Amino acid sequence: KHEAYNNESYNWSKDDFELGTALGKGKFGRVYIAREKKTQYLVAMKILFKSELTKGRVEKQLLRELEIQSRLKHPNILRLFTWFHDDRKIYIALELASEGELYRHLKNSPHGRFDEHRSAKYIYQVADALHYCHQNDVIHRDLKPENILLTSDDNVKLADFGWSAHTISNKRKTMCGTLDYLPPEMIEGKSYDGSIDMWCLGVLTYEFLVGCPPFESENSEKTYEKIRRIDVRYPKFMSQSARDLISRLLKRQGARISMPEVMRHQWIKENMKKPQRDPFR
Ligand SMILES: CC(C)NC(=O)[C@H]1CCC[C@H]1Nc1nc(Nc2ccc(C(=O)N(C)C3CCN(C)CC3)cc2)ncc1C(F)(F)F
Repeated sequence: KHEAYNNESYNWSKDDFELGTALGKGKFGRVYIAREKKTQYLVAMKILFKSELTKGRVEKQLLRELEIQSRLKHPNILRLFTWFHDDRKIYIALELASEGELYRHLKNSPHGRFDEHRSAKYIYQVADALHYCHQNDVIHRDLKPENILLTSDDNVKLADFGWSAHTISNKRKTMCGTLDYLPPEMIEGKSYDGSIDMWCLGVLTYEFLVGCPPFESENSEKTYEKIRRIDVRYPKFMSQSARDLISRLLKRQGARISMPEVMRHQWIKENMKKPQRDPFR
């Protein structure tokens, strides 16, 4: 790394980067591959139009996302390196995950689902990342395959902290996406805490192993009903230990197991060769 970048006060600008091909569209802008000129380092450059943000009244949410994600440094959380703006646009330099969106890999897998080894490895990494978030007073709140990216060495990266929150806030989450991941306490409009991420981890584990979320129904009323009743059906191909872990996460608020307990669970042990301990942590 050039000494110029080591000091925090370096003022990045778009002239430091060469823009490459588009990777796709995010919620409020496009994402491109970009290369930092001096180091040739590749990043994902998210470019948002200020006019779009003011229209969507999401400036506050974006600033919170930038503040939160730039502070989080964890092997399974997508790094936010820096951000800057010109008169019309905001540029966010993020870590490039070369294998892209996890849900695409899930859909393209045989039977549209991951095997138990692959699922356990990813769930261990997501649990480790969420545990780190909670230790830093951040709840993610929007865990789903669409918000997880994959690296070239087959590790997952939690991304998109647009819905994450610092403190416990019980403002209702506007239904921007799927209802499938909503926990009972949110449906009942109660206040919620970090354990919302435990519920979502249970839904995510089920979706990795089965290929669809546990409460999916043909209409939202039926989905709400199944969530409220925690009506989960396990397919016969799912191992007993996987069912055990999911059932300990899909419980009412207060009864869910913790992230460390997830990481130590029998299903993880019997399906991961060795939970790769980061030798430097
Ligand atoms: C979490 C959030 C909700 N999601 C997003 O932000 C999305 C919105 C647009 C892209 C992605 N954002 C990112 N994507 C990558 N890498 C990446 C993505 C897609 C492909 C891929 O499969 N193709 C290009 C394929 C190539 C083949 N063709 C056929 C289809 C697209 C390959 C690598 N790294 C960092 C980011 C980040 F997050 F930093 F911006």
